[in-house]
Amino acid sequence: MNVQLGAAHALAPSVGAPDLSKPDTQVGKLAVRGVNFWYGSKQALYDISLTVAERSVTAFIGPSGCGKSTLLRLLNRMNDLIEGTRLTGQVLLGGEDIYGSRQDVVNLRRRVGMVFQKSNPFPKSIYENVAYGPRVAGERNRARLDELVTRCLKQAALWAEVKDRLGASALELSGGQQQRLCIARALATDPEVLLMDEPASALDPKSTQAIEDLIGELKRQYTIVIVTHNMQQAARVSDQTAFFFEGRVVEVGATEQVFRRPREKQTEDYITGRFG
Ligand SMILES: Nc1ncnc2c1ncn2[C@@H]1O[C@H](COP(=O)(O)OP(=O)(O)OP(=O)(O)O)[C@@H](O)[C@H]1O
Repeated sequence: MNVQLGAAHALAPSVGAPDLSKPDTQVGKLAVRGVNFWYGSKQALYDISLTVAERSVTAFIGPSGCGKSTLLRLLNRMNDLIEGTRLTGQVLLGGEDIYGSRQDVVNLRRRVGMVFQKSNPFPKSIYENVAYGPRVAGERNRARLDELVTRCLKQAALWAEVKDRLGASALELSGGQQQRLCIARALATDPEVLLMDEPASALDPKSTQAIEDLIGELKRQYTIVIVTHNMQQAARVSDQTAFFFEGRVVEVGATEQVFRRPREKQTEDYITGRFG
């Protein structure tokens, strides 16, 4: 195998990291059970099952069009917004079926936040971007909002760069800063899970590093699922990796195992660059 894993310590298990040697036997924060998914008549996902441990990072990898983003969007029902889609199977959050009839979708998306590939701050001030979610949820107390905005900007490692210009437009920030602002905005609704769809693919190496460092910090408190095309990034930031191919999960396991000792030949071919 010739895959570059970056820093030598990249795959060392972190202190207190969950034991992912048997991910499918865990209850998990999130559990996907026998999921099939269709866009109209086109089936995009086939019999997907995987478990995401609390306070861990799971990476979805695989070639373009294999269903990574589709599964990610199913985890907070973003695909509900697309007409003509159909799902069978279950997605459990803390043991509760998020597609169950009693599920409040607005509350679900508060609990499961999302950060997209292209940063998409609102054309408002830095402060208002972070305060937006809590305001919509009814928070009017200025002192509490100030405190929340400060905390989330600190958590997103942006505070030092913006603390003197909270009233400036978010659109004046660099791409990397905008992406961290979007992470701060996602944190402001107090989520349990953060979904990230290629959060660093549009960023330069320094900003990418900042996002990767941030993911390492955030997993102390949040459960994170990230889609990435960058296998070295998956190896660096994740505890668990799922390799997708043509709508199926070919292999899921502890990142170190998937990269160093893949069980499936398809996984090995992909991570060694033989296809995709
Ligand atoms: N809104 C949609 N309507 C119809 N088909 C879709 C839609 N979104 C995705 N698909 C199809 O579903 C399949 C899986 O797409 P998806 O975007 O999940 O793949 P991906 O692995 O995330 O790809 P990429 O790495 O290129 O982002 C593809 O065949 C794609 O064309």
